[in-house]
Amino acid sequence: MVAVPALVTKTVDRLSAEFDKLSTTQKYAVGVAGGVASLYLVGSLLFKSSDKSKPSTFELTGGSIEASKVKAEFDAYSESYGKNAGEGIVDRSKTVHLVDVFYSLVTDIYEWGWGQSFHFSPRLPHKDLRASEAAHEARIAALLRLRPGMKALDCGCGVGGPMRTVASVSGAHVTGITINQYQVDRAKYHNAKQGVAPLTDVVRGDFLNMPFKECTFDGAYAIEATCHAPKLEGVYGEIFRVLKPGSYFVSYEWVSTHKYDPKNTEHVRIIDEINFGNGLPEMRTWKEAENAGKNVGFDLIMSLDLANASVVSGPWYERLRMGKYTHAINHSIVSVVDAFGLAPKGLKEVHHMLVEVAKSLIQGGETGVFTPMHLLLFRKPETAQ
Ligand SMILES: C=C(CC[C@@H](C)[C@H]1CC[C@H]2C3=CC[C@H]4[C@H](C)[C@@H](O)CC[C@]4(C)[C@H]3CC[C@]12C)C(C)C
Ligand SMILES: C[S@@+](CC[C@H](N)C(=O)[O-])C[C@H]1O[C@@H](n2cnc3c(N)ncnc32)[C@H](O)[C@@H]1O
Repeated sequence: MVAVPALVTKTVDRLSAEFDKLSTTQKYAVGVAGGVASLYLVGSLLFKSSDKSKPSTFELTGGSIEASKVKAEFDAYSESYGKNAGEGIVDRSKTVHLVDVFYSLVTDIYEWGWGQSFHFSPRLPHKDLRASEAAHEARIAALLRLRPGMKALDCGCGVGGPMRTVASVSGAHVTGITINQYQVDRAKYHNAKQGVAPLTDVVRGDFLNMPFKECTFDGAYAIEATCHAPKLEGVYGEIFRVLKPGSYFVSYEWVSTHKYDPKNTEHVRIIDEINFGNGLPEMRTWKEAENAGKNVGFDLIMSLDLANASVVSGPWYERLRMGKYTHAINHSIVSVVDAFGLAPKGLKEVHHMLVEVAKSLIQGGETGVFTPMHLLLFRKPETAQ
């Protein structure tokens, strides 16, 4: 306890003594060098990340959208949501395009302020955020019974955080599909940098019409992604088609729970805000999600809300609740960067949307009307084609 301050004081004293011995010119030179070094350090910390693993505050972009068009695209996105309670995206035929725009707008901010896995996780006792996140992802590999030599599909893969965990814990090859080209580029970059490129592939495509042949994969999963489909049967049907008979599909679904009451205006407001701030066309009930899988031919093996599955795990929304001061600070930072013209115009508004949706998600969790992790495990029957 005493040794460290004593050592520090001694070193400072010795340095000051050495400094006193220098001539005025030498003192001046040391001052200038120190100043330049500090500026360089602060500048490199603030302006540039040492590599491209995470964008710095000054590197936030509009993804695949040109900087000059970010504001207009965000305005068009905002206007696509109806004003009536429970309405969601008015013209559902535009959903896929709007979701692509949404991910161009948010991907850098997500990576900057959350990480490379765009999902929630129950907080495991005595484990940190990253360990809890990895465990949530590794559960997928176990449920799908993946092993080396198998081929798995990650439906809506984001920038590939989960795919890197699933491929590395199982040894299986994982192909990810995302609608957003910017995410494809980011995912490929991270896969190469983290040494998992040989076990992964990433393609841009619509999960409602996938560029894969029938019966290609030994397993498929979707983490908090199929909620973007204009119709759940559309994406589940495609997954059914590309799976080999007898193999499994697991999804962590965003759904309303049995506590949601469509006649309760507060519940409806929370869900409407969640839809808008997360690029969802509408919210499905957990029962609708179960039925969608059965309707396309799957056998339902397991249906379980992981938000309530363990009494010892912390709630999934705790990370957002703990982060609320950080979100406010982040908003000031983004506003300053915006004021100096160092971020695309419109990114401040996108960030504001995220600050607000964080509050709605917390309310969805606290009231228990919403879960981002209803686990659905389906199996394609052996007899299916
Ligand atoms: C599955 C989806 C995304 C889930 C989460 C990964 C994201 C949902 C809300 C996001 C965030 C909210 C607040 C942001 C904060 C204001 C900012 O400063 C830093 C990033 C946030 C924490 C951001 C991070 C990702 C989320 C938690 C949906 C889209 C289906
Ligand atoms: C919230 S992110 C989750 C990403 C990833 N599963 C994870 O947990 O990190 C949702 C993903 O679904 C993808 N997605 C949404 N609609 C899609 C569509 N029609 N076709 C392909 N991908 C889609 C998005 O591009 C995004 O990558």
